[in-house]
Amino acid sequence: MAPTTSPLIHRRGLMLVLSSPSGAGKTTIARGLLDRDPGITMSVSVTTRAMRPGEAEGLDYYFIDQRRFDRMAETGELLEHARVFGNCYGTPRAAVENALAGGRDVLFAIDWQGAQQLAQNARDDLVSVFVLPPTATELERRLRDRGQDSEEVIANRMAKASNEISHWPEYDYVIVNHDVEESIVAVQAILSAERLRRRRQVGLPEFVKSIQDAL
Ligand SMILES: Nc1ncnc2c1ncn2[C@@H]1O[C@H](COP(=O)(O)OP(=O)(O)OP(=O)(O)O)[C@@H](O)[C@H]1O
Ligand SMILES: Nc1nc2c(ncn2[C@@H]2O[C@H](COP(=O)(O)O)[C@@H](O)[C@H]2O)c(=O)[nH]1
Repeated sequence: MAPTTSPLIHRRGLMLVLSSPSGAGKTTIARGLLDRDPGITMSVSVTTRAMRPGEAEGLDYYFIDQRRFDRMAETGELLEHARVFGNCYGTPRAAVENALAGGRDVLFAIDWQGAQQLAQNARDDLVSVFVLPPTATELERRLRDRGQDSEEVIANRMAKASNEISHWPEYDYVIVNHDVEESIVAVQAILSAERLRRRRQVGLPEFVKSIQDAL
């Protein structure tokens, strides 16, 4: 593929946030994107929720107790944090800042509260995507088929889905996750375009001037 920028231009990293009601498929889309795009890295959150079967420490989450979570929140170690479905979740600040400083993009699968906090602190670096399920029935089917939560947990997540969905107008992009492959391609397209935004191309004015000077 032809290069779309010059070696004189380097890119400022961006934060790509996926939010959705629980079970709509943001983690599945995020994994697909990570497999295909070496330029983006996943932000691994801390949570006080219990580990599910099949989850791994440091890969899906860092599983910590409430005391440690409260301490991280108090000392500013979290870029954002929120209580979701009765548990605490947060984004460790250092990993994100190191990745962005190294010119890498960072991917987040977090709720609307976290997305709002990132927008307050770093709107220019944020690209937000809201993922909708095709129908309410399909959302419940996906939660149930995932086979990792009790009926009580599923009922609680379904009860809160409408509130999560009510935040869709706050996002830059909205996709309906009918098909995983199509959704991954849609998010890849968003990422490609956002990487080319003028403000993210550091050195662009100098590059343009060098061309103009030579004309
Ligand atoms: N387009 C799709 N079609 C069918 N099944 C899907 C689709 N996208 C995701 N799924 C399935 O739906 C289930 C929920 O997906 P996933 O865990 O990615 O949701 P999530 O939004 O990240 O949920 P949570 O917020 O609880 O972490 C998984 O079993 C996943 O394989
Ligand atoms: N504000 C944040 N929300 C987060 C973070 N990590 C995950 N989440 C949200 O929690 C729910 C539930 O996740 P689950 O793994 O228990 O299914 C999920 O839908 C995310 O929106 C975070 O760091 N900050």
